[in-house]
Order: sequence, then C-alpha cells, then structure tokens
Amino acid sequence: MTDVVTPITVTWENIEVKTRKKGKSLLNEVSGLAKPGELVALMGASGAGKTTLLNVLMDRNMKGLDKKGTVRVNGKEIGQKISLISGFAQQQEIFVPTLTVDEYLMIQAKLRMQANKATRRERVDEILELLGLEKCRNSKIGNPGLVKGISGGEARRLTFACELLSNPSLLFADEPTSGLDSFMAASVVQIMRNLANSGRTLITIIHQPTADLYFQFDKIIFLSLGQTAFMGTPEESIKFFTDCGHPIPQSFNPPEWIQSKLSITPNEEAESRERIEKIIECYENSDFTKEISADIVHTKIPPYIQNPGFFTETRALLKRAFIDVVRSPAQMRTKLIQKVIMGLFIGSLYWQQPLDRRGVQNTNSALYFLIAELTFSTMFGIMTFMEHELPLISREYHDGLFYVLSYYVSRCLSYLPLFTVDGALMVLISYWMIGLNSTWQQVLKSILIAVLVEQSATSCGLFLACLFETTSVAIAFAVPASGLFALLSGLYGNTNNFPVYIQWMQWTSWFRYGFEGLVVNQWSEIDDPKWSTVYRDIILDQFSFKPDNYRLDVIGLASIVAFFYVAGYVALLVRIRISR
Ligand SMILES: Nc1ncnc2c1ncn2[C@@H]1O[C@H](COP(=O)(O)OP(=O)(O)OP(=O)(O)O)[C@@H](O)[C@H]1O
Repeated sequence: MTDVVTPITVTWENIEVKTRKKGKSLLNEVSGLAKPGELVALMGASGAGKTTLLNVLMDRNMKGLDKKGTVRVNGKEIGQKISLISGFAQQQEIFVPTLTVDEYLMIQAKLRMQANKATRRERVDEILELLGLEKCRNSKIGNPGLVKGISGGEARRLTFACELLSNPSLLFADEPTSGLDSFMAASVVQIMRNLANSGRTLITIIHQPTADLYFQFDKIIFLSLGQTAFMGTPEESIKFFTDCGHPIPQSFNPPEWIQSKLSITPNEEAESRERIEKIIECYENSDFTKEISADIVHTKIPPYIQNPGFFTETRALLKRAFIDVVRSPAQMRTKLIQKVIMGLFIGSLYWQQPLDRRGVQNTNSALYFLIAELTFSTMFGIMTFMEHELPLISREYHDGLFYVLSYYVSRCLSYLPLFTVDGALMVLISYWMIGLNSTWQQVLKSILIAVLVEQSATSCGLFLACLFETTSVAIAFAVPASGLFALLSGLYGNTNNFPVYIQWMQWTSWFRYGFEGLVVNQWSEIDDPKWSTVYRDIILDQFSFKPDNYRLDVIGLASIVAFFYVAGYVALLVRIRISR
C-alpha cells in the first residue's frame, strides 16, 4: 500500500468503565497510546477487559455502560466520528454469502470510495493482490456451515480488504488470528505488520500468539482485572516481568507465560489477585507510564469518510441485493414453484365452476383462498431475511457507508419483482381453470388486486421483521395479526353485521379490500345473456360489498402498503441507530 496516510496517534487516559445497573467495574484507570506506524497488541486473559477497551476506543457497543476518561485522536476528542476515519476488522465476518469476493469488494469500493470506476477497479485489484486474495476473487463468499465458500483465512483477509478500501490511517481488529491455523495466523499478522510499516496505526486484540508472532508487534498492552498491567515493546515485556520477579523460563512461550501470571488460577484466587496487583503496581511505578502523557500529538485529523450520496449508494446496494435475490435459488425457485403448484391446486379444486348458487359460492371461496395464499406464505417468507442481514447493515451504517433509507429502498426494490410476479402467476394459472370471467379488463384488475395484496403482506412482514429482534418473535405477532385481518375479510361474517366497535377494523385489513376487489370485479360483468345486475347485487349483499367499491379497494390496499413500508423504515431506523 503505497498511498499516503495521515499519521494518527490515539491516546486514552484514565478510562473507567462501569456497568450502569450494578456498578461493576470493567476498566479502571486505564491509559495508553498508539502511535503512527505502530502495531499494537491488546492481550490478557479472558474477561481482562480487552474488548471493553477496544469498544471504548471506537465508541461502540457501550449500551448499559458508564464511561469516564478521554480518548483522543491526534489530541482531539472526536467521539463516534472515529468510525469515519478508521477501519474495524471484526472477529465475526459477516458478508453477503451469495456474492463473489470480487463483486463484494467492488460494491464495497463504491460505498467507501469517492472515485471513478477505473480507480475503484485498480484499488480492488491492488488490495486483492496485497492480501493474497487473487486466487479466490471469483469464488462465492459462502456461509460457514451453510453454503460452501471461501476458507476461514480468506474470510479474515476479506474483512481487512473491505476496511482498506477507504485507505484508513487507523485500523482496529478483534482477534484477527483466532480460529486460524498457525500459517494463516502468521500471514494475517504479516499483513498487519505491512500496514503498520506503511505508516498506519493498528490496534488489535490478540489471543495467545506464538513467540514469533509476539515479536512482530511494536507494542504490547497487557490488561488484567480491568487495569493495564504492562505497556511496552515485546522485548521490554520480558525485562519488565523479570524485574517484577517473574522471569520467563527459556522453554516457555513469553506471551503464554506472562498471561498465566496475569490470570486468576483456579483454587488460588487470593494468591493470584495478590500477584496480579503487585505486577500492576510495579507497572504503575515504572517509566513505561510516562510515555503516555509525553507523547500526545496535536496534528490534523484525516478527512472523515464521505457518504457517497443517496442515489449512488442505493444503486450499489440494489445491485448487491439483486444479485443476492437472484443467487438465492432456494428462495426464488421455492417461491415460484410453490405458487405454480398452488395455482394448479386451486384451479383443480374449483375447476370450471358453473353459474349457479353452488358455483357462485365456490367461486367466492376460490377468490378468498387466493387472497389467503397471497398473504401467508409471503408474509412469513419475507420475515426471515432481516435477522441474518441486520448485523451487516448495522455495521456498515455505523461505518458511515450509507443512509438507512438507501438500504431500505434498495432491499424493498430487490424483493419487489419476486414478491409480485409469483402471486400474479398463481392468479393467472388458476384464472381460466376456475372459469373466472375473463375480459382483459377483469384479468388485469384481478392481477392488480393480487399484486397489492401480496405487497400488503410483504410490507407488513417487513415491518414486523424490522420491529422485532428475532424472526420467532415476529412470527409470534404475525400469526394472530394475520388471523385477525383474515377474520375481517367479510367471508366469515357480513361486514355490516360486525359489532359497531369492531366494524372500523375491517378498513385496516387487506383481506377485506382484496376480497371485495376480487368479488366485485368477478361479478360486475359476466359473459352470459341471462346475467343481470340483480344477481350481482344479491351476491355482493351477502358480504355487504358495494358494486362500485373496486377503486376504494385499490386505494385501501395501496394505503396499507404505503403505511407498512413507512412503518418498517421507521422501525429499522430506530433499531439500527440504537445498535451501535
Ligand atoms: N455490557 C456489559 N455488561 C456487563 N458486564 C460486561 C459487559 N461487557 C463486558 N462485561 C464484563 O466485563 C468483563 C470484561 O469483558 P471483556 O469482553 O472486555 O473481556 P475480554 O478481555 O475481551 O475477554 P475475552 O477474551 O473472553 O473476550 C467480563 O467479565 C465481562 O463479563
């Protein structure tokens, strides 16, 4: 990476973190610094406070915690804006599994870089080469355990690749080597080493490195019991622990030995605490702590990442979402096959209904069945997506890559074709089989109602998925809600006979509008010389439907669609905003 980077010094002073409810201390008077060109390792036993410190530095995941102390970037407190000048390679890789490595990076480049396509292409190629990802550039990313894709090491490097696109001068990483074999771990550390050599500041949590890797770092920070137990070079750490009365035996891996001295040994809690406290005291009285206040630099902050703008980001996200929908064959095929089968089934069940009392009753039942089928499978189908996607969206949003609205619009548009065509197909297949009246106007009007009903179910499902944290909770609400809407359709009771205090609710049900729309459309005009509007009115009167209500039904359905799409956006916005 030959790009010029703005040197960044991060300092943190007297950081104290407590849980808001119980007042449990997670970090106590922690201070330190990371300078340009430094590769800094945060180490310590499990529960020592490494993740908490990293979160404090990045001003993320601080829900339920109270923080004191200051974090400065080049001498200035910039709070959450630190995300706009830094990259964060998280431990848990989350990508879009259906995309290839190259496609994913090109879309990320569009979101993260203010540059033309040729420059973005060049940059992606450069990063692919730098991180050794060229071999797998055309492989699908996949999802470990679900969809076969790139290896764990490649996924880890892809995380870095995304973060490097915007050329940040400051990079955070959370256990980038854990779960990798020693060769892969070494290659990831080498990449970080190269990035630091190019002038960047890197702060990473590292878990049990080998001795070789340990000495690749410029600075090691050991935390224990929420306090700094040591900060200095790897070589200094060995001298410090020797001076402290814990010389490292020749045959031991230094980081492992040091960590064991800073951990609570089972059944020896009091002795362990005493030992750790002595080490911390030793550190606090040492010269290492003096470096912190001496080294605060006041230089300019690099420019914040600029949001690429609503249209650019919506286009990029739409492309990503479309590829995802098209490459999710299970979802596409299952949905289409299901609707074709249901169309054939409804058509066969209500095959060529005659124009008599029973035939009319059966036709109405068939029309209701179409509405129900357009609702249930659609609503429950769409609800499953949000749970998997939210962590990625939340992360990207807080990295300043896009507005929530851009994501929402692109996701809704990406589902639009699939969640309209299948329903229309089902209606068309069953239409002539049932023997519904088939002037082209009636066919088109039926399709319009079908599309709007399916969109009502889609938007309502989307709203619930945005509102609730898990699909199971969303479904727990959706089942009774859709049952209630179905009851208000008019099929289960004449809508005028509902008690007055419930009657108004029918106007919130897409079953009501959809069913009326289809029934009115069917019986308004029949290709039979014996047919008269008297018959039509008798049929409609069973439900208290009105012959000229078709337009009202379309408006009602469109309003429901609009309402749920807007409500879904608000729910998503709130959820993502509070998820930092
Ligand atoms: N939001 C929170 N509410 C309550 N306790 C918390 C919270 N976050 C962290 N802790 C507690 O604070 C301590 C330090 O947690 P932290 O995740 O920072 O440790 P760590 O050093 O990163 O450990 P590990 O290596 O296991 O991830 C732990 O005892 C943890 O249970």
